[in-house]
Amino acid sequence: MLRNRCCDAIPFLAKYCCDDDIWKQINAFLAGAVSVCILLFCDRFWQAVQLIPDHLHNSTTFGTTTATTTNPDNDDDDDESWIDPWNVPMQATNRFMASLNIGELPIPFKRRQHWPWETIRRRFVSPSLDHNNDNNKEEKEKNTNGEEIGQEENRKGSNGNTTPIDRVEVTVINEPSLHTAFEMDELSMGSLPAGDDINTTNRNNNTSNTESNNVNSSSDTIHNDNMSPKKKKNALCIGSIFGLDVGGTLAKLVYFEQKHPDLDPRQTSLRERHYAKAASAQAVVMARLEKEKLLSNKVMHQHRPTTINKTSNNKGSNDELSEHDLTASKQSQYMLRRRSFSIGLIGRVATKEEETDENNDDEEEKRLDQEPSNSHTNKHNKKKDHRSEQDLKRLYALRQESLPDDVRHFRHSVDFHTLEEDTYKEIFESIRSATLDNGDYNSVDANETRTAQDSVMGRSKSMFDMSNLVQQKVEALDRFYTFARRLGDQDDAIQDHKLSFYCRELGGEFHFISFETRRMKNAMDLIRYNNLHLNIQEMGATGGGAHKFADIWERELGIRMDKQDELDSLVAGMQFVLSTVIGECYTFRPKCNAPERQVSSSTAGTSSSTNEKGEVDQPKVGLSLNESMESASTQEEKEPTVNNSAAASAETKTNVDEWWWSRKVQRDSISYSSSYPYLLVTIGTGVSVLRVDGPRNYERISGSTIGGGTYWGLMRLLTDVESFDDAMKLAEIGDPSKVDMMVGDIYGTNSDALEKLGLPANVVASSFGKLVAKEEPAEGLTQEDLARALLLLVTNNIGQVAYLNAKLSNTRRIYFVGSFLRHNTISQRRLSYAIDFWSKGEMEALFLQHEGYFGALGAFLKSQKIEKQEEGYFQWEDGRHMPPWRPNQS
Ligand SMILES: Nc1ncnc2c1ncn2[C@@H]1O[C@H](COP(=O)(O)OP(=O)(O)O)[C@@H](O)[C@H]1O
Ligand SMILES: CC(C)(COP(=O)(O)O)[C@@H](O)C(=O)NCCC(=O)O
Repeated sequence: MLRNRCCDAIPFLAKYCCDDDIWKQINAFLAGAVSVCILLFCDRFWQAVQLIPDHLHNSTTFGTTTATTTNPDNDDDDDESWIDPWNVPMQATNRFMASLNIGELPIPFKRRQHWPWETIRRRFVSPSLDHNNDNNKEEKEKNTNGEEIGQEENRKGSNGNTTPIDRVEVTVINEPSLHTAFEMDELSMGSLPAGDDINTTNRNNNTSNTESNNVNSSSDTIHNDNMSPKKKKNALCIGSIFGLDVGGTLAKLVYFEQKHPDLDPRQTSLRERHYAKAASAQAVVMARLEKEKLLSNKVMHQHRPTTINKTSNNKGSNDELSEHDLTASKQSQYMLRRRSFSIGLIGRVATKEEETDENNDDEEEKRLDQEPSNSHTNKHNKKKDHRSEQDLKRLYALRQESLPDDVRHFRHSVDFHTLEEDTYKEIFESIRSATLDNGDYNSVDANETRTAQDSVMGRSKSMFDMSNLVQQKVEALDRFYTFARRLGDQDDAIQDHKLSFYCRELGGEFHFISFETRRMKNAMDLIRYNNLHLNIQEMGATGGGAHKFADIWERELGIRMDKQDELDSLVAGMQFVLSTVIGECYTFRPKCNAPERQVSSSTAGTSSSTNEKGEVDQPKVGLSLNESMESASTQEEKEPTVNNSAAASAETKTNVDEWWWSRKVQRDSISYSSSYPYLLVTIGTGVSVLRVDGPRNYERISGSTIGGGTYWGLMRLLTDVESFDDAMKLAEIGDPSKVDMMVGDIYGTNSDALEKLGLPANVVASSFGKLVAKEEPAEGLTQEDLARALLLLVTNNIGQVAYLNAKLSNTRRIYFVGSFLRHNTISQRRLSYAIDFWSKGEMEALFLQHEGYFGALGAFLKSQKIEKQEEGYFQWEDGRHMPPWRPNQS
């Protein structure tokens, strides 16, 4: 039946198709439909463009960014834009994010979709599969890499061809109408921007120093009326709080936040609170001493004639005070008032012991109550004294818990002796209101030594130049701090909260953030999106990226990179931290029940020894791998309940390896001359080896191309992990013996030849070598196994390079730093073990908590000209603000 109907329809269709009119109608209909589609598409597109946040279309609050989507070459029109019109969905996200708050990265990154090694193999087997979406995406990702920044970006057209889009660019211009009153003043007067004190001083002094010349010229440029308004820059600068280190893999940002935990009870850190309490205790001690002194004076003066009769004759002799008494009394009252102020300021926290004490106190008070006494006042005074005694004891005890960052500064820092109470209050108030310049420091006796607080304030002022622009700067800083706090929540940037530390000498806290260098474009977008660039003219920067990205940062953000040498910064940053942060340095040692190191006569990296039974023991080398040990290690980590006897029995069977070397111990600092020379091995993308002979005396003696970049690059290729931390988690549970070829795999386990070779069967002969002989290399392997084997491959190689260089340079200490070691205890333990083993206990591998941030910190210090002058002491290069601290200074 269907067939009959079709047969009927054909002549019908044939008849109409031949009819010209109808054919024309069909054509017209189709043309209409296509036009409607195009219109619809345009409408959608326009709607999407409307989603771009208003402030990106128009000038922003500070009147410096304009952003719409037109021809960048049109100079008359300030509609230049950094917004990619083809990325409209991203703008929609931006709008949403902007409404949320500042600090969001504009582009969420998608997960890669390939299965590990199979992708590579599939590619090899079937090239056609290569053109899948994932690969396109990866290509696209590559385009967001630093190399492509500022270059023409590619986008996919509807036909799938890659077509270039117009280059988009942002420029920073001044729009007077939108300037704050202050900025207008500054600009109209043609005065210099209020940057750092240092810059100002340099300008004033007109020094011949190249850096200051740069500053001069750049400042002049900024205010040259003849220059293009696009080059003009906002006068406010908070760049002096940053240090940036842009390496091959990671960009590290350090920023400094001024804080006064001694004085501000609202500070959150426990340690800071303790410290503040201890300061209070100091005040109490002093009050007590003064009081006692006064009392003894009084007693003395009761027995000698007074020179001034303070009161009329009807007053008792006790009330007759000498001039000296009056001064002492005044001082004592002042001390007591100060004491109550400091106690009030700090508040009291009752601990368990205190509670017990309090019970005792109650008893004591009851006893006092019961004590027969003639005068009620007397009793009351005794009670008061007793309480005060207790207060003193409690507060003073806190001193033990409240070690400052640098113990040597403790005494000095808590000494309020030279500050008048009013001054002290003013300081406190001034900190509270974040207006640091209203304290009347001049009221402090000019002849008296300035206290630590005083010095800190002076120094801080010089860093932030709070004397002018206070409000604007505080606002700009606040905006940045809010941004930075939110940044830590992002996937793409990591704020290492745990690494923040307080530096008493500089009066503030350092914070640390890192993000991947390949996300640089996003980081820049983020900075611009949050308008942070408006208040940053210049920042200290180091690493290869400080050179590579300098132009684009200046062009697109208007931020100049004050370039600092990479290795100088590294060493400066490291030495600063070592002399500032207690507990920075650590190493790994064998567990307490681990076997003794067994010294072998064989060459480094290959050794064996015999156990009590005369059998060849487990390998004793950093390169060794032992299945039972490794599995025990895994077990131990997975099952922390493993009992000691099991571990002890494992001890006799397993080798000494990083599993045993799992006891983390704190090591001392190197800020003493006796610790030079030392070897500094920085494991970044690549590896640099430095011999450090003194504070500013070092030489790069070697390096290796097998570094953190090798590990992370290969991990991205071989596994699905998206983050370095995930890579570490995989490695923790992997079994490398499935991947590495052991000596026994080549010789067989019982060969006589092994003895002559001096190698036990279970030493690694070749990293990843086991895959050579397998029919299907990937069979039976997990990503975890690959992760672990790869990690050990890279670590062992670095360990050997380090050891050999330490031997050549005759250095005993080897400091391993760099972000490769971040959360990477496997490598740290392996290095600790291997260095100890190869050097027969002569050398020690050392690690530092802030491993990856020394370059950035050094860049900050160097750009701010904070130099190490004496051991453990830093000050501005020109020594203007802080008098050197002397151990015997009271
Ligand atoms: N979040 C991370 N993302 C990428 N790599 C990381 C991360 N954390 C640590 N690493 C490791 O740190 C290495 C980079 O170390 P880093 O000291 O920052 O060197 P660079 O200055 O060359 O970037 C990476 O190659 C990788 O091995
Ligand atoms: C070139 C580098 C100094 C750059 O530092 P990084 O970004 O890796 O921290 C470093 O990668 C390196 O020292 N590479 C090893 C080069 C060599 O000695 O062969």
